Amino acid sequence: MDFSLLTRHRGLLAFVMLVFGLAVTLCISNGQLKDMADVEWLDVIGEGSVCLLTLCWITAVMMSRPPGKVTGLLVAGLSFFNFSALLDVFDEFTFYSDAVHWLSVVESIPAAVGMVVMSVALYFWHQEQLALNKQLQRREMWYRAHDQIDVITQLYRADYWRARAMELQEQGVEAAVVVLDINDFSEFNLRYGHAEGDRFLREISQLIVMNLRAVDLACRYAGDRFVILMPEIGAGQAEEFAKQLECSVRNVAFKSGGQTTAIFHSVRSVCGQLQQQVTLAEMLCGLNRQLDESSQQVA
Ligand SMILES: Nc1nc2c(ncn2[C@@H]2O[C@H](COP(=O)(O)OP(=O)(O)OP(=O)(O)O)[C@@H](O)[C@H]2O)c(=O)[nH]1
Repeated sequence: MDFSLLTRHRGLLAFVMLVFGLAVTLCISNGQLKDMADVEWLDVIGEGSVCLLTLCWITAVMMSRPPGKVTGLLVAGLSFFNFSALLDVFDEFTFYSDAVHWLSVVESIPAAVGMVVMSVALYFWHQEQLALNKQLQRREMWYRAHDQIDVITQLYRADYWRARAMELQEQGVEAAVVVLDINDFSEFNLRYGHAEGDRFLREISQLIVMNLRAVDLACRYAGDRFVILMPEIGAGQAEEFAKQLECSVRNVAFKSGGQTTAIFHSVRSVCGQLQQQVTLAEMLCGLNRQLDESSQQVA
């Protein structure tokens, strides 16, 4: 877990602590300690867990989301909820004199306000998700599994791609497969360094995604090799697409470090078609072999 992400939310952290401090101060300054024999420990455990879990949720939200409207509302709502939860826990250890009895009467109101704020947050979260879905459409293809994303390219890994391709194959959907390999990438790494190689892989991945239709799916197959699944298109169209993609990559003027000199690089590709009679593994093996054989012919 990366707790350093919390530092992006200094304002929200201060707000959470303020609400927490306010609840504790109100209880301590107005309550009188109960006799320990009167404490209902089962209630303490139940209400204490709610309080602790709410704090865990607040931490999880701040660690997983960038600052913004949705994050702010979620944290604010949870903080209000936590305010009530804290009063509830303190209630088990203290009682209030008649003068401050209002405290136990109003203790659930912040929780209700918190739920309303969180409902508003969920509405905006939904809107945000719709926008993100549009952005991710060409990477996810109706299914999400964040643990299968390649860290360097931010594309899905081969296993994810295989599972989606097998689904199409089982459904008998016509689909083209394009495999793409960067030419002389080991040389690129040697010349500009591994970190620049990683950056180049990332840029190429973005370019591939940019060239796809919304229904296509690109994945990092291995090393400098990518595989693309294109439902409902024939071999001719896939070859046309592959040529366009090769052309796009050839025209990318990559800049290494602070240099202004452009580095132009190339890729090569082969295309195939999903077939019921040929297994996916056999087809990929054939396409990879073709790519390896074509390696010598590339200048
Ligand atoms: N920077 C970087 N390099 C990688 C990564 N994965 C694999 N590589 C490198 O990619 C290179 C692939 O080498 P080869 O399979 O010989 O491919 P190539 O040099 O492009 O040769 P051809 O495909 O025949 O043109 C190797 O040097 C690997 O070290 C990665 O994640 N980051």
